[in-house]
Amino acid sequence: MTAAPLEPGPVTVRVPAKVNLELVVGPRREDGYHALATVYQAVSLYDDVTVAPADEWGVSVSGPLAAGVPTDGRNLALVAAHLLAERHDGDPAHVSIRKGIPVAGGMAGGSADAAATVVALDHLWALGLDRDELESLAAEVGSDVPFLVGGGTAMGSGRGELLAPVLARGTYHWVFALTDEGLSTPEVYAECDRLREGTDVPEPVCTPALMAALRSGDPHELAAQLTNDLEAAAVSLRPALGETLASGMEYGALGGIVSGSGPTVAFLVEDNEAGIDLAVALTASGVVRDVRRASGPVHGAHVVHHRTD
Ligand SMILES: C[C@@](CO)(OP(=O)(O)O)[C@H](O)COP(=O)(O)OP(=O)(O)OC[C@H]1O[C@@H](n2ccc(N)nc2=O)[C@H](O)[C@@H]1O
Ligand SMILES: Nc1ncnc2c1ncn2[C@@H]1O[C@H](COP(=O)(O)OP(=O)(O)O)[C@@H](O)[C@H]1O
Repeated sequence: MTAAPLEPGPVTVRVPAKVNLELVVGPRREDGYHALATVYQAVSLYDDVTVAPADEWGVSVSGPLAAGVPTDGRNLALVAAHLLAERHDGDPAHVSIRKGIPVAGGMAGGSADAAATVVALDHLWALGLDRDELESLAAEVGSDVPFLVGGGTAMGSGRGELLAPVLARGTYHWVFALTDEGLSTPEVYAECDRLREGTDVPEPVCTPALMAALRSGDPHELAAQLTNDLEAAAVSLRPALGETLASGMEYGALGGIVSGSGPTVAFLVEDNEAGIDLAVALTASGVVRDVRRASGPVHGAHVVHHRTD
């Protein structure tokens, strides 16, 4: 008797969140996007994305941070899956997302799920795509998506999708202050334009001092270089963020910035212990509803489980 051919089993990919250590927003381009110079760091808050063969396409979302995530074709995981299936003639799959990354928080959670789905389906369908192919497909889904494929610390240019490696030493410890209600990325960019109306916006470049700080591995040096051109816009739309930033610094953070388009606020701390102290102080103060501790850099989307029986 010959054994039946093995059915490909579910594949689970773990994918991190990101914080922008520097986000320089240049002029608005003709296509509506802004030219960026940014340094991304992947941090240890994760979504787990599982793809499994199914009769029809679908997506489900679970976990403590699942509220507000679309479970239809607007979910970026499905957008990415359909794109890959179209290009490579892939069969339908169900995508299950367990969310540990804040939603609409400026930490690229949706982009992370898209990156994870591309990596998972590449594995499930045994396509063997290389890193460049994965990243260029990812860029079609969103500007942040290619970075989440590889993770680590990297520079982003163009609209954020063109990546170059950055030499970063050491591990950095972060405390993230979460907010109940997210901010919309296009609205924050529009507010940034409004605040800068009438000013001459130069082409964006990353600061050499930030690169030097990352090479030093010293969190004090990095803290002094954290900048985000979207911060003023996020605070303008959500003034309470100003209070959160001030509280974190008062309770001992080395540096604090709004993460990407916000409203999550990222605090850099000296070490793991300082992170615990700051998380406790922020929670006890009542200024912040919820906090998460994390470290970075960490790897991008990677397979953690593949059942083949
Ligand atoms: C702000 C950043 C910083 O890393 O991250 P988040 O805070 O969203 O995580 C990114 O630029 C977000 O990237 P991503 O979320 O992938 O955005 P996309 O889907 O490509 O674009 C969504 C919308 O954001 C605006 N957008 C995005 C990127 C860019 N360089 N210029 C823009 O003006 C445009 O209005 C665009 O229609
Ligand atoms: N898989 C997903 N996870 C989270 N949000 C998603 C996802 N797919 C689509 N979205 C939509 O994208 C919006 C932005 O979400 P997210 O990527 O988490 O935030 P940000 O762009 O601020 O980093 C959400 O409000 C939600 O409507």
